[in-house]
Amino acid sequence: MCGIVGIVGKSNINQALYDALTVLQHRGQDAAGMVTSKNGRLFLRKDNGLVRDVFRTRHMKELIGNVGIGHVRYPTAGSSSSAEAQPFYVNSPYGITLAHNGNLTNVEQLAKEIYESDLRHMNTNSDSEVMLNVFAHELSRRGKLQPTKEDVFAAVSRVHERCRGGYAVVSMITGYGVLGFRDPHGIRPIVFGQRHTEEGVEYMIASESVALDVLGFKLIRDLAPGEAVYITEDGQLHTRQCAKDPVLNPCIFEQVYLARPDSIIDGVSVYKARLRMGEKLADKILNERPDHDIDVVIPIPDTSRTSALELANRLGVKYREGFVKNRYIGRTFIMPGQAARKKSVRQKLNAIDLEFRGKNVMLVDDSIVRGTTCKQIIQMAREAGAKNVYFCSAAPAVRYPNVYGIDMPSVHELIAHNRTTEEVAALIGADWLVYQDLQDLVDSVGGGKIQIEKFDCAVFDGKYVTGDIDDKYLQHIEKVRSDLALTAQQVANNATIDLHNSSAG
Ligand SMILES: O=P(O)(O)OC[C@H]1O[C@H](OP(=O)(O)OP(=O)(O)O)[C@H](O)[C@@H]1O
Ligand SMILES: NC(=O)CC[C@H](N)C(=O)O
Ligand SMILES: [Mg+2]
Repeated sequence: MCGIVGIVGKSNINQALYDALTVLQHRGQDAAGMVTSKNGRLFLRKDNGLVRDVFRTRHMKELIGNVGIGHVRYPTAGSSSSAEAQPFYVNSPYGITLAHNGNLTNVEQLAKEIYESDLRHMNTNSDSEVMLNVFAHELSRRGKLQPTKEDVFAAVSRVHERCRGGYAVVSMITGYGVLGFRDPHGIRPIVFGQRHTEEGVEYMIASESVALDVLGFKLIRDLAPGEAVYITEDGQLHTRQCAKDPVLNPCIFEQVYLARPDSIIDGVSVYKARLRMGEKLADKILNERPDHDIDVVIPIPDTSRTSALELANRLGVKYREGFVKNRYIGRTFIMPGQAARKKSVRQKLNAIDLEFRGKNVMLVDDSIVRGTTCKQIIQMAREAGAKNVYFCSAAPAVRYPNVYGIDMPSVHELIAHNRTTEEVAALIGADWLVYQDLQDLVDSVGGGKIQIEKFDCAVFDGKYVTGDIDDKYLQHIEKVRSDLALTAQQVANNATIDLHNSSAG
């Protein structure tokens, strides 16, 4: 779950790209990048770090042009080396740059094809560089000096035929336009919108509608699964369905945790979905223990706040902010490596003792994944003097890996894998643990929206919507992407000298 943005504007768009990336920062904290284009030249800056650290005034001054794309990264493939920050660039044909949110599941086969049949070179282990080369090769095969929209859409169709997995993509074809496209299952989110300026209409493509809102763009709509939008540099907007059998199976974890609550994804308000999650969870609690003795409901900031609020309302119990969050520490779950994640929970959250002393507290989180957060939080609640510590999760137990762009590659890192609710409760030290039921989560998000046929709920039920994920693949990603494997790689990365195309540091 990285953040992507593309803009076709009427004046320099570097500041707009920067602002959009800061709004999408919650989708990736490891690296940031943007590329702009003017008079056939590209200006690229990318590096590890937050948006505010990667782009200093001296870089911004050089990022000129009315068109460009940007990215914030949370790695799910390759390494966290700055060489794998995005956008990626290939010089042929035309000069193409690309930024990607998601994860390709047939990346090794594609990398082989690219080398052996397409005669292309790649310089990193990033799946996004692979995807760029597939797209570039397919566009190049059209053999045009000047690509038309038909050529561009035909190349996207070929990408859909060759690439497997989840992907939302922005790409810039130097001198021609900016393209956005979504995988045939619509797993990862992508929207586009427009704003009117004195110079004319400007367009933006982004991961989440909140980026459009904040920059004064009006949401036109989500891209449909398999669909592409192509905006030429002179401001002509074209859309086309490029997949054979598209079906909408959006990732439900976007609604649980990944997206900002003020975004609307596939017509669903994330905020409202989270309120409904709180309502359903309250009903389950009342069902399990009609005569419960909960004195106070306390959210674990930030993401669980919305559902905790509605849960407390429904239970008729006080809602209290018992934990204060350090606003300068980022999101824990998307940090690379368990040591950093563990350390960050204590740095990030501190208890207000008087909300806990002598009380039966119900702590609410949006999800329990590795258990890093809840274990420490429950201990803090006890140290603050709670009588009983109950815990509930607005999402069901996370028991299976994600292969479509969330870095949960290893079942052994998931606290609920092969464990019952009671076993997890004992492990995290809760006196009572309640998980949302999957059907209730689906109903909370679906909320009567019939156009969503089926969500990707694989982390909860182990059913992968693309239908091509087998045990062999899952064992493979566990081997290459688990925390243990990444720690070993880290040593290797530090010793690597990178060849990459960022402008001067
Ligand atoms: O069980 P775990 O492996 O700890 O993962 C789950 C936790 O991580 C996330 O919080 P995070 O700190 O990333 O972000 P937030 O501030 O948006 O809640 C999520 O909201 C849970 O609190
Ligand atoms: N989280 C993502 O969307 C990651 C994009 C891409 N797979 C990478 O690792 O850079
Ligand atoms: Mg959290």
